[in-house]
Amino acid sequence: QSRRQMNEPPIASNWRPVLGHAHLFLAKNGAMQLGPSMFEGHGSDVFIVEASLLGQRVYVARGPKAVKLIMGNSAIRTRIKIPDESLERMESNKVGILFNHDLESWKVNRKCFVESVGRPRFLKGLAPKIDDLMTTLYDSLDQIADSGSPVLINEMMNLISMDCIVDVLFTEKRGAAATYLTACAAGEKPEPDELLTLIHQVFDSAEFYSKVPPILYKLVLHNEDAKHRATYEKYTAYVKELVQARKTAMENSTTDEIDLTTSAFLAAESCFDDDETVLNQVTTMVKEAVGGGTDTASNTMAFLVYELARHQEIADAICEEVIAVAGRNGPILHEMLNQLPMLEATLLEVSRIYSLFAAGITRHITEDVIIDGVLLKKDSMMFLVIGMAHWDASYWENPSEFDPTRFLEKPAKPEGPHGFGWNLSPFGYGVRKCPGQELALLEMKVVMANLCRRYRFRLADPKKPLEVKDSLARECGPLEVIFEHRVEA
Ligand code: HEM
Repeated sequence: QSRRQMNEPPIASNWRPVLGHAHLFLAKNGAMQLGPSMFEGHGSDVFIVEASLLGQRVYVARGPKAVKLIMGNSAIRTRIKIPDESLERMESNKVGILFNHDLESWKVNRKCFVESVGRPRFLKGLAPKIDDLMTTLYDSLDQIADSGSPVLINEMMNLISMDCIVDVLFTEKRGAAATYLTACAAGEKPEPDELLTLIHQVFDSAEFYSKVPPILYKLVLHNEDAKHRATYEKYTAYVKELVQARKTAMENSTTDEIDLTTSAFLAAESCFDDDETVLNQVTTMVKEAVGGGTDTASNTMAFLVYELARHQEIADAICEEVIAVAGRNGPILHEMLNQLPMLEATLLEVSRIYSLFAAGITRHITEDVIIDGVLLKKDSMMFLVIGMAHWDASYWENPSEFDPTRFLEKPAKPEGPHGFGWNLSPFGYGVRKCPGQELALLEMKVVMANLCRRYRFRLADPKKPLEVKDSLARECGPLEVIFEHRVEA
């Protein structure tokens, strides 16, 4: 420690032992995680420690200061560097935002993305579209409730969330959730959905290319490389075809409301001159919206159903507030969504407890920067362990207890991303925060308001522990839930 300048962060606890340079905390599933063990032995005032990953300097940051001072800092806004070859394989080199670490292209692409998602003409049609989609599920869900047979809620939410995102992107009604539930209602085994399977293969491929060094996949893992490249090609071809179809529809359209792809075209056309760049930009944006928007919302909702099945009083309170604003069968409209405080509190609480990105959000430090008197050196990696703030016992009362009532009243001095302090940031904060936050919250509110108003949830096997898988984001494993009618259908 003495060789270090006084204002550098202390060395991570698990850097000291024998291995010298392999300073990783390995999770049970073998995935690399830079988590709580890095801080062992350090006092609560230490919020950044230094470690090393394959010879590269890594800072690991935790707590409210990590959210407030680091996520919001423009010197720490690029993603960690993935080799250009891997980005090429992911078709993400300089075109997207999710994995893009080229600051200049990220800035333009991010502006386009934010402009597209935030356009009022797009937002206007969102709630009715998702509400319509939910009503198409009622017949099958009613039959399932009559039969008392369980549904795999993780699968169901996956399909609902994918249908929602495809519908808002392309105005295309795939009806994959309806097909799945119709098969369940008839007691048949549902066929796997082709698009969802493809999307999951894309996530696997993203994990492969962001974790495996190019030298390995070029020299050793030829078959894996070929398989993942084929996945990207298939996915891009699928999206490009739909994007082109929307372009034609857009040229002939006279309606006021638009879908997200059309909104993305308007944004891209204002940023780029040539047609090919516009088309590539929109295709990438759409691919990232599907990637960012499918599993995140679906897993949050699956975890939420699990908690509501264990806390009937909360589910009942949500049902009552939905009936109070929308009636027993009326549509759930955009303007009603801010009148559902218990549902909103429940979504925050499930996001806090299940922290989808608990293991870490990554950044690259582009210039020397001093944070709260601590010097962070340029060209280092940064892992922000947001889950640690979400579960901090010195801040949250009974942090592991599901208690949405903690979010029913805003503090006298609201601060932080959601007004409940800097210990809560499920969507990140600042320059790189999730651009899909509003869309995700809106989607989850409309879906959950519909389901909670009509059904009670019961766990098929209340003794079975919940299966949680940590991969790119936290996933809910197979979870059987029984639906029960609340009101006369
Ligand atoms: C429950 C749902 C969701 C959660 C919890 C979530 C959370 C997050 C988080 C924590 C980040 C990283 C922020 C950072 O690096 O500081 C992120 C980034 C991102 N999210 Fe989401 N997200 C959700 C839904 C969505 C949806 C619906 C979309 C698409 C419309 C989306 C698109 C993206 C994109 C494109 C990025 C990358 C932004 C960038 O790197 O500049 N997300 N999200």
